[in-house]
Amino acid sequence: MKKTMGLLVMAYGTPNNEDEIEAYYTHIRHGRKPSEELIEDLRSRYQAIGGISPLAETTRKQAAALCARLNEVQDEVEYKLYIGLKHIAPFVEDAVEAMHKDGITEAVSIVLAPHFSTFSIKSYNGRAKEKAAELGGLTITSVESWYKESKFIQYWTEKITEAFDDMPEEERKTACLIVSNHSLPEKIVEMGDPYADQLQETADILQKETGVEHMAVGWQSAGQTPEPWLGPDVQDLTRELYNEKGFRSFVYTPVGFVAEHLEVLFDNDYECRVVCEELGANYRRPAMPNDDPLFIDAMVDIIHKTLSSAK
Ligand SMILES: CC1=C(CCC(=O)O)c2cc3nc(cc4[nH]c(cc5[nH]c(cc1n2)c(C)c5CCC(=O)O)c(CCC(=O)O)c4C)C(CCC(=O)O)=C3C
Ligand SMILES: [Fe+2]
Repeated sequence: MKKTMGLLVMAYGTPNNEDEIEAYYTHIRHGRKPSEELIEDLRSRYQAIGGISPLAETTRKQAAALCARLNEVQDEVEYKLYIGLKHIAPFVEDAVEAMHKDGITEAVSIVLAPHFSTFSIKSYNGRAKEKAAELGGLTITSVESWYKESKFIQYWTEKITEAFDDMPEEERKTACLIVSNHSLPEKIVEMGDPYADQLQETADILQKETGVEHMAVGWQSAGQTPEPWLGPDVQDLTRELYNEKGFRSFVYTPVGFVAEHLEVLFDNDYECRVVCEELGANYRRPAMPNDDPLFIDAMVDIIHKTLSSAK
């Protein structure tokens, strides 16, 4: 008989409707209720991308595709899917509790974000393991990062190559690739967090694989707090590359994200596009991985590697 194993897929989570925005934002702020002004600002950004984010649906599709593919490619283990979210129900803890209730004793967890940070991956896996320890009898093996997976790199290599191939010769000469991730407070670097290095490494690998001549690394979607956040911000970076380096076309690849959600649809497709229009530069942004089979297979590969090295 096949052994059953829990597949815990964790993701950020998004409000399912407008009424959930306040509670969601409060959770992101560790329980501190945001001001009316902040809520209104977030509400208007969701409005601008069509009311709510497609993220909830995309997360479900990615998780379902991953589970189906894991079950298709081998026949020793039957994976059973559980989705746990960071900031909205079903929370990470809810998913662990459901696994426990179903009698699952072994599980593997993966976060739908490729780069490790104490603020992101570590906190997801920490919450899952803490809940499992509290309930007892459930062991979770966690994927810690997967930005170097060959199929993940291949996905972006193909997309970047297509974007540059799509350009008229003239445009290509002054085009620059911008590789970005969600900004985090700068203090993480002093804390020894590998997050910033992992983005630089991803960008270097992608430049080498694609042969794209001009590439810059940037950060986006920083929080509104007085402390310094990792920079340069992609919008400032765009202006600098235009004004000081003479670039006239920009290809945005927010490789730290895996879906078309608020940060991409608003922070890139609206804010960065506005900067490009203002400057008179071309804006290009290849499709995000979503449930692309190559991307799903990258996660299959890292799960297999993680489980075999944990044995
Ligand atoms: C590292 C990281 C990732 C990537 C890794 C991962 O995926 O885990 C990520 C992803 C996401 N972040 C998201 C949404 C938001 N993040 C916020 C605020 C914050 N994020 C932070 C960190 C991250 N966030 C931090 C340190 C804050 C500031 C908190 C504070 O105030 O101290 C806020 C508040 C308002 C604002 O700042 O915009 C929102 C609405 C969505 C869902 C989008 C949708 O709904 O489509 C996604 C995928
Ligand atoms: Fe966020």
